[in-house]
Amino acid sequence: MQSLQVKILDERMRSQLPAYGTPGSAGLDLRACIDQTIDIAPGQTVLIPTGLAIYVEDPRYAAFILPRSGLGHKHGIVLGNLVGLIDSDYQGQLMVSTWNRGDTAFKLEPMERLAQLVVMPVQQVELKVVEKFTESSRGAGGFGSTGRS
Ligand SMILES: O=c1ccn([C@H]2C[C@H](O)[C@@H](COP(=O)(O)OP(=O)(O)OP(=O)(O)O)O2)c(=O)[nH]1
Ligand SMILES: [Mg+2]
Repeated sequence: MQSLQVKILDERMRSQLPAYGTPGSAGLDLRACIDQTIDIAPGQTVLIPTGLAIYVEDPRYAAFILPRSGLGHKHGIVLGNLVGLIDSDYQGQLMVSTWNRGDTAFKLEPMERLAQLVVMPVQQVELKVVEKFTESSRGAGGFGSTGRS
């Protein structure tokens, strides 16, 4: 397994660093590093600190913040930016844009597992301007062009 540099910005995190829940888990749960319960009203978005900073360093990787399915499906707690992209050169605190898309208020408790962090390979590309593409079978067809969408 590869290692990832992490800085503890809030001492409460030292004893509860994110960990994979099962051997096959893809995500590390991020906690709400807050001092008191926060009431998130329906439709409200709040920026929640995690108490952690990571430094991916290698530009061939990035980290992504994704919602937890239980919170998202049952309580409407998802991400204000839908997906959080953590650049390999970012060294600041991991922040979770927390959006209550539901219709009831949500009480976010201190240190509650709020979202998850997934590290994935990414490819930086050099843009090469062309006048024509080599023809593909799809061409420019999209948005349901192959049938009902
Ligand atoms: O959910 C998120 C999304 C981003 N970030 C941090 C890490 C990321 O590397 C940085 C910038 O994110 P992004 O590029 O998505 O935001 P931007 O609005 O384009 O800001 P910038 O101008 O700083 O790139 O903010 C978070 O902590 N949480
Ligand atoms: Mg950016």
